[in-house]
Amino acid sequence: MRKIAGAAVLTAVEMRAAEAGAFDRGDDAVAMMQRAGHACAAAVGRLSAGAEVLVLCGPGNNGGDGYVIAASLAAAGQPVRVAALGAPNTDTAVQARTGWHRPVEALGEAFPAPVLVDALFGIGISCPLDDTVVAALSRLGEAARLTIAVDLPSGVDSDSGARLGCPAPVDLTLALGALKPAHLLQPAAALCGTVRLLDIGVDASATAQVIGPPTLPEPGPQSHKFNRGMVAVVRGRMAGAAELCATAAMHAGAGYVALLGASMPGAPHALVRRRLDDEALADRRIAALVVGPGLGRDDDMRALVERALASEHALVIDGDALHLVTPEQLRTRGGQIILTPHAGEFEALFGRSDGSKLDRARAAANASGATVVFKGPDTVIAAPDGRTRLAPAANNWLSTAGSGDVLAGAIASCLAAGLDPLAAAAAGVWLHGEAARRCGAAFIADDLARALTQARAALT
Ligand SMILES: NC(=O)C1=CN([C@@H]2O[C@H](COP(=O)(O)OP(=O)(O)OC[C@H]3O[C@@H](n4cnc5c(N)ncnc54)[C@H](OP(=O)(O)O)[C@@H]3O)[C@@H](O)[C@H]2O)[C@H](O)CC1
Ligand SMILES: [K+]
Repeated sequence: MRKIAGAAVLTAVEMRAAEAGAFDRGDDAVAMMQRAGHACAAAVGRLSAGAEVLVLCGPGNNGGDGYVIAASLAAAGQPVRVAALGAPNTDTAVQARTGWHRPVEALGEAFPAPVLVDALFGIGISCPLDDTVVAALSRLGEAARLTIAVDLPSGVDSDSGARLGCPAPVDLTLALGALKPAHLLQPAAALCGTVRLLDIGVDASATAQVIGPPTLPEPGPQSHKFNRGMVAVVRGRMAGAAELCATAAMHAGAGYVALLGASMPGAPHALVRRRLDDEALADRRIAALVVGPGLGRDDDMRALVERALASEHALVIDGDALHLVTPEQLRTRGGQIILTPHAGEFEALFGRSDGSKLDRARAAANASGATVVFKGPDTVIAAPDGRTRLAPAANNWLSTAGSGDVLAGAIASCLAAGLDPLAAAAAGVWLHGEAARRCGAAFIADDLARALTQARAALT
């Protein structure tokens, strides 16, 4: 079992193509299922510590994995039972079923066990769970002290993370071969518990990956405040948000941060205050310019956004500024642009659509030519070239005022350090999540900004 940082994320179609590629190279489905089942059984055996295991087997290959798991546990002397939802209906699953030589209980009548393994459905679920299946999963899950899902908790859409019926939460999800978007997208991600990846010999390279600890440049003897990366933050109607953003950029590692516009007392002494004029905006030392936090949406602020777009700086466009631009305008402007919308700002800028958060972020990046950080309890980062990064669920206490201002500052700091927009956005999201983890509970955005120093130090 390995942690998911940096792991590839494949849709169901991509996963099946990767498996087909393995078969074309001489692998076969039975051997792959044996590897998958034995890898799961090793994890289940360790975690169950001799307690009885009940494996729920569905009709497809997820169920086939379940039969291999049960047979492997039985061969190791582990107490194990199987309950099934119908007979296996794929050749591979039928083959796996022959390896289980003990009785198979009907799902609806199965007795509970301390450890429950959900091998009912994986990436092939095609419609909402039947109420009888929901009832059985709920009854058996509540009676178990440990619940483990094979590949995915049954009842989630692998590509979008949507619920299909009323899926039950599990303690651990064993992702097979690659992660799927549902392991990272809500509401499915919240049902998966801890996610661990098991290698089943499939070459799972993909354009989508989970973010991990970034590699950021370290200051050296030749460093000075400007070549470490200068960030400028445009102050709008509400100075506090801009100052929070600027403070975050400093704690995330920027060598020089300027607040363009009048500031309030109480901002860190290290923050450079400058008048917001054409000379300041034209400063060629600026490596990243942030516009949006606390901006306001009146015509004067719209004109200010126009001035920022007219500069040649790398831009982070956040908050109110996202209501004052259009995708076409951004695509025409070109250059390095990172957008950081939450759901409401995303819809205002790119409109509504029914696709998955992954698809919507990719379409937005394509339409705007910008790197889009589609924020939320599940953050998706999409670059215009199709590369995508997904963030594991972060601390729920991030749902606090100013959290987005801090993220914009962290991203700007990484952009100013010289990372390309996708890497800078992913690094900023990682620092933001790591700072929140270190803050623990009930923190405010000011604490979060300061904690970026410890998060950044963790990378040295
Ligand atoms: N080589 C491989 O494919 C490997 C797959 N692995 C594991 O297999 C699953 C994917 O298996 P698949 O058979 O494609 O799909 P599922 O097992 O998830 O389920 C599909 C079957 O379930 C039926 N179904 C779908 N939705 C429902 C529902 N709501 N209620 C009842 N039955 C449902 C479906 O019937 P259809 O009529 O829709 O076809 C199928 O019979 C993958 O997740 C891995 O766990 C191995 O790990 C690696 C090799
Ligand atoms: K499952």
